[in-house]
Amino acid sequence: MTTPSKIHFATGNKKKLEEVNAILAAGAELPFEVVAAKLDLPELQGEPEEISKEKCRIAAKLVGGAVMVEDTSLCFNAMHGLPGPYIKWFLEKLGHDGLNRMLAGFEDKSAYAQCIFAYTPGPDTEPIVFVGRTEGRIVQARGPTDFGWDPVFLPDGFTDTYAEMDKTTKNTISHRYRSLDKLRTYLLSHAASK
Ligand SMILES: O=P(O)(O)OP(=O)(O)OP(=O)(O)OC[C@H]1O[C@@H](n2cnc3c(O)ncnc32)[C@H](O)[C@@H]1O
Ligand SMILES: [Mg+2]
Repeated sequence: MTTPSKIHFATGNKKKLEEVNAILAAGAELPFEVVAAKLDLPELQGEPEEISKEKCRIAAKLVGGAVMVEDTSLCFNAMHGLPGPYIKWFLEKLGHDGLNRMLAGFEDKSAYAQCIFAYTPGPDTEPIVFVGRTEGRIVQARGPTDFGWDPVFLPDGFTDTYAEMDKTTKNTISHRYRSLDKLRTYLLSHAASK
């Protein structure tokens, strides 16, 4: 289906919105407009891809048009992927130190950040998903504390946590960048030819 001229990015998280805007602004000019829709979307349960798809269906009904949403997971390998999509509650209840303590009994501190964008051109079309992952490990909190679990995630190949690194660096290696880049490629390839 042809990419519409206007797509809503539905989220209740302003840091996500900032990163999405920065990632899109750093690329080539787009033949469509991405506009923010501040929605308080439900925290669903299940497999990450299904959560993103269902979030997208709900948002498309609310907005009545083309929508993209994303759901982010932080997955501990020692815990077979948990907390995963439930990281929001773990972070809220346990804090950065608690996330480290969860892994105290395990030698394996490796983890991956996963972002799944879901997109639909409208409420009557089944959403499609784009998965982006960044591998790393969980460390004691370092850096500014203004965005979620950024201070405890050290991406592989870096000495700075997500929180310590420049925004521009995070936005070229992050889980969010990787999934959004796939969605952007999809949307561009389906844009009406000029
Ligand atoms: O309205 P939505 O888009 O759902 O926004 P949310 O804040 O509820 O986000 P999620 O449901 O995807 O939950 C993911 C949790 O992980 C946090 N988070 C998401 N992306 C992050 C990132 O890049 N770095 C650090 N924390 C992040 C976020 O603040 C939440 O606590
Ligand atoms: Mg949410």
